[in-house]
Amino acid sequence: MASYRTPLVLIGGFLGAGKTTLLRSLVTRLRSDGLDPHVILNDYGNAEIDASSLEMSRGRVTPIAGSCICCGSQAELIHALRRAPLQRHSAMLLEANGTADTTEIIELLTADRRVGRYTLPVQAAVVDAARWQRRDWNDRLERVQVQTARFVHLTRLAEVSPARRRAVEASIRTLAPRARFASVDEIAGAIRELSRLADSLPPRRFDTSNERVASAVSSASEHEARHHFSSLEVPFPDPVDEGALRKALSELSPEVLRIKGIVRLKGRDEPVYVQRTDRPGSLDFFPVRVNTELETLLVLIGVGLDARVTQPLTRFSHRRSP
Ligand SMILES: Nc1nc2c(ncn2[C@@H]2O[C@H](COP(=O)(O)OP(=O)(O)OP(=O)(O)O)[C@@H](O)[C@H]2O)c(=O)[nH]1
Repeated sequence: MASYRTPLVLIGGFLGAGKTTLLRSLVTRLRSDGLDPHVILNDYGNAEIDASSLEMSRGRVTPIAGSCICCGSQAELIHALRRAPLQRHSAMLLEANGTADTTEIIELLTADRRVGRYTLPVQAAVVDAARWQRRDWNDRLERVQVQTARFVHLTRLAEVSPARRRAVEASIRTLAPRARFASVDEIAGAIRELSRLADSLPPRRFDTSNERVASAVSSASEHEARHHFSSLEVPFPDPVDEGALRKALSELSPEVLRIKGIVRLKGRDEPVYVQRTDRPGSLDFFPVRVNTELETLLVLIGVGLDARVTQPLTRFSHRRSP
């Protein structure tokens, strides 16, 4: 049996907070330090899209699409962690989807003996400093997502005043008193250090794994019942006019918290990513650099979304079943 462990890092945080952006920066930094990171990426319909944006070779990234790894996709997560071809000087970076209850994932990764080749999980919570606790009925989930964090990475700091930043940090400290506010470099440094330490450790031992796993699984179904997040996929088979698409997206109901996907625009050769968070006016288009074969579709994410929300988009496409 191998006498080393692999650092296991969970990246969590609310929809659109900046998790994939952090992940991308960490991958670049770890690689330049000689570590060979693997990534597991969980998202609604389009984990493949984020996976391809990382520009990593296929064997190094495992997308888990569909439901949360904290509930419906726990078995897939364990399977992906077990089959990853790890060696020394590596790290496993696991991005939860933006609606996941990260405490459930931490519990699973701590208790399940099948992931004993990894270190205990270390969580980096990504928090949009401008939107922290301004998400109405999603504030509770956003708080839960920082509670088990070792590191908190604040994003969009350029958009907030020093007073707001202090207030956000104070509020997070009451929920996660032992967490450290950390930059990308500081998190990368901590992973490097963990990798150094884990390089001579035997696999973990477990005493009571079954009971704890059972409790993680049963509370996962409560999570599903409580949050009711859902996604709708809207295919865009033909090139669309950028102005018309921007207008239609601006007409979507505020129930749609996040939009991501790939479309083809009239007059442009390459496909483009489309991204919108729940921030007013946020809508980004940027070219797809790798894997241009991905299906062109947009994924809308929200709480209990109903097909009627796609109405402004029907002129481009017909909704496909989730
Ligand atoms: N202004 C600003 N934009 C940011 C920052 N971090 C991320 N973004 C942008 O926010 C959008 C969402 O970022 P992602 O990294 O995809 O967020 P995510 O948390 O992975 O999103 P989901 O996977 O959908 O939950 C992208 O357009 C990013 O470029 C930041 O610090 N400042």
